[in-house]
Amino acid sequence: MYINDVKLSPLLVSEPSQSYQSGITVNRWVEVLVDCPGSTGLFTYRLPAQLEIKPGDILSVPFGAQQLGAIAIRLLAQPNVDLPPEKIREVEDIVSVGFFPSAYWELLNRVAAYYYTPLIQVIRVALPPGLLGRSQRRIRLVGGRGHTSTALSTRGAVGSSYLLASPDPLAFLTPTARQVWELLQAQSAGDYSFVYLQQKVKSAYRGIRELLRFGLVESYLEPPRLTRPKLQKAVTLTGTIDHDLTTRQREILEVLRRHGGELWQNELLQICNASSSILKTLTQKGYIVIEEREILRTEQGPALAGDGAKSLTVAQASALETIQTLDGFAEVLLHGVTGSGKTEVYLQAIAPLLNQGKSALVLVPEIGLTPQLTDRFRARFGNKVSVYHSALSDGERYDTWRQMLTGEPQVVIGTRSAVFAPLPNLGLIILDEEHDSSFKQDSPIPTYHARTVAQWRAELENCPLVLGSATPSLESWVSVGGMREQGEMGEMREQYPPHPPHPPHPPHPPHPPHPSHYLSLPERINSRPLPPVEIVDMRQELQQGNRSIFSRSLQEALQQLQERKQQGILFIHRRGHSTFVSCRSCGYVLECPHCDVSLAYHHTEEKAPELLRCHYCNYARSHPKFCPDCSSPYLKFFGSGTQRVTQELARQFPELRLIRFDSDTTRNKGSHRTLLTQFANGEADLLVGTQMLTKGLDLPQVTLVGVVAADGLLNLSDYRASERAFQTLTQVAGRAGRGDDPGRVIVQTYTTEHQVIAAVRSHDYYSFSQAELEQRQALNYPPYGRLILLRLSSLDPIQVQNTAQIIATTLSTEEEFEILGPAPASILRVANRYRWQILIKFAPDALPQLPDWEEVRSLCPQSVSLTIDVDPINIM
Ligand SMILES: Nc1ncnc2c1ncn2[C@@H]1O[C@H](COP(=O)(O)OP(=O)(O)OP(=O)(O)O)[C@@H](O)[C@H]1O
Ligand SMILES: [Zn+2]
Ligand SMILES: [Zn+2]
Repeated sequence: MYINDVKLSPLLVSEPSQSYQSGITVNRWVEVLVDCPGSTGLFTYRLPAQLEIKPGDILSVPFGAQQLGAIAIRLLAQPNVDLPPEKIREVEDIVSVGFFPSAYWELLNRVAAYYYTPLIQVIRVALPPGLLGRSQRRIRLVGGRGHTSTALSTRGAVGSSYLLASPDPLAFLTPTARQVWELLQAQSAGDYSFVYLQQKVKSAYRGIRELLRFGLVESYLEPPRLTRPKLQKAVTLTGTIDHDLTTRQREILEVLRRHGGELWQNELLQICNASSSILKTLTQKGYIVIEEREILRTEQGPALAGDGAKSLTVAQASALETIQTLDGFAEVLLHGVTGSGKTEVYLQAIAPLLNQGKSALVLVPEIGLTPQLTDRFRARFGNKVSVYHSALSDGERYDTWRQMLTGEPQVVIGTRSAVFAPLPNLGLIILDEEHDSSFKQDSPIPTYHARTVAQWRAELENCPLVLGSATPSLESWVSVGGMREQGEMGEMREQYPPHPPHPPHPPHPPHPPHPSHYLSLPERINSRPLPPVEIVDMRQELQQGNRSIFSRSLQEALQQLQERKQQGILFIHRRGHSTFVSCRSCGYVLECPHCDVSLAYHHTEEKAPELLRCHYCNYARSHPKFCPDCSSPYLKFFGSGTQRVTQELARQFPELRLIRFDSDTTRNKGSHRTLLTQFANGEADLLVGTQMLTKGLDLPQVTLVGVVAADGLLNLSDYRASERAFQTLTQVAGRAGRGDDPGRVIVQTYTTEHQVIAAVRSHDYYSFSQAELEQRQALNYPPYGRLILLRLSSLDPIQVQNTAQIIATTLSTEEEFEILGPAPASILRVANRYRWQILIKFAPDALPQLPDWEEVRSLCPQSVSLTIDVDPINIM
């Protein structure tokens, strides 16, 4: 819900907007979403004669024996249920009109339409759980107690002329209305809950409706009270460190001291990997005090020292200037190399907005991974910053929502679902690391992309959208590049690349032209160079007798870390079961003869044959024993996880202090921050991890970045594999040399000749995107063609396969689109469900008559479920 007028108290105050003049109303039925846990469908109600309802209004309806909150979804001329009309129950009342401001309601409807998702499901993504259920409807006197005459005369209520002459100004009210009125007058604040009035007065709702109509009372939703302030144990350092302590105890006090003498108990224990018994001892010795403190359930970071605006580099200043001159909707691509200071541009673009009473929305890939970014925002804007993401508890999410509804200018940082954050008065939307695939939801429906939704939202709210990245998605690149062709490009591009650019020539921008700007930050802060990237050919290492997973170059660099008191990052690409097969002697990769993708290795069960399969056309072959190219027996599928690498490191470099940073070690809340803090404090020499390392880490003391095997990234069986590989490798390389010491990157691979490797080596986004776009265009893949993926799954392997076949056959009679598949998903069975998929490819400009989804659904037996993934990112 929004509040258009910021001076209003928390939730919107409203009255039913009724029009008694309107003669015939055609739509006398309404479908509603009932706010009841577990209820999913729409319910149909009858509209009482005097109520006028708009979609998006909040209603109260009878549901079983209860009165529940509901959202009006759709008005109907005829009831669409199999019930005699007289059996259909009536809407009781309108609780709140305009709950969804029209731009927001339009946004939800667009999402529903584009992603073929029932509106309810979209509302569920957008609203915090149980918003209506937990809120309470209240009734209060307009203008407080004793304001009868003002209320009546200013409202111009019906019958007011009669009223003035009458000794009893309320004689016209029915007895029920009068009873309610008197109850309210008797209460000091003139305000009661609806439920209370219902208990006190028989059929109170009728009286209330009447009072509402005369403008004597108003109805509002009060947000639920916090059940109980949440308390948490805080540890405070009290004594100076003395000699009656064990090393371990001293260590803990030292950590506490380094954190300013105060930490939450759970944080302290986590950092020190200690148990609470040791804290008990320290308490008894008088070194620390542990006490319960109240914490607000909005996620708060540690208190931070304030931070002022930095003086900008020329490129930053020029980017900021463009952003600040934008008036209304525009799409801006802020293309800045790693470490070029994009965040500072965001911060300075937001600051003046807050002073104008506007708010900003900042979307990031995964909040847990970017405590640094949140900290920077907090250091600049203090408690105006709140964090909103799906890992919040219901309570936290609810509180954050309420915070937004106050209408105070603020900054919300969140992951993809925060694109729906109900911030009033939006002045700017930012998507940081806009290329990141976590902005896309694969399931459940709606399978939305936060970037697409953000574009609509910015357009509807008429504010700019800034997309920031060192490695822009080709979608954004082309979307903004289309404008460049029309000559709106500044001179920035000429200065950007080390290699002269060959701008790609997208013939049809896939999106309709809209105001867009390409802004470039071509250099790192303080003109620090991008780190040189050394490519190591692992085939040669093997030939020369090095069987270790570390090349000699990387071994040497790891050896030097401790000597030079520097830190390093070791990146491992680990991705589930889906891996490609390549020859360790010659680098040959097994590919599909019909499609331009590598075959994926499949091994479902112990004794099942090892199969290689194409995910696009379903071509399959058995796993050969020898390399088809050089007959080497070292034909292996790839996949060396962090665990294997850390074991190997421990064996070869026993001295090296490691922190493992992957989904296994970061499962607990706050563990990302803890591990990164440890690393930043110099408690380890090497951070070993997966994808998580690539996202926005800014650690000046990191000089070495190693990539154990780039091949896992290069040869994924997906048309986006190259783009993703380029982005990931460039991002991870970008973590090196951000401080005073120069950085160095070592990438190990069996395919040194791959075009992605060449582009990563020369930090050359331009050549890469040009080559990649040519291929996409030739095969009509995004951003030139559009895709829709049908995901089918069932417990029954035969039935799902047959259904997939039937749907594909039915669809292939249509000419407007190309059907690829059906093919099994790369992990055929997940949680006992067998999964098949069909890819539909079509041209975006001549939008074809898309399949009738209802018809497609009707081809699925009950045991087979179907998900329509629009613009899929993961076709695995
Ligand atoms: N104008 C400036 N003067 C001095 N330091 C700056 C300035 N702008 C940014 N910095 C610092 O430069 C570093 C890199 O900035 P930042 O992390 O914003 O880069 P980035 O472009 O987001 O990089 P990446 O894409 O790799 O995450 C940060 O430590 C930041 O505080
Ligand atoms: Zn070979
Ligand atoms: Zn194929």
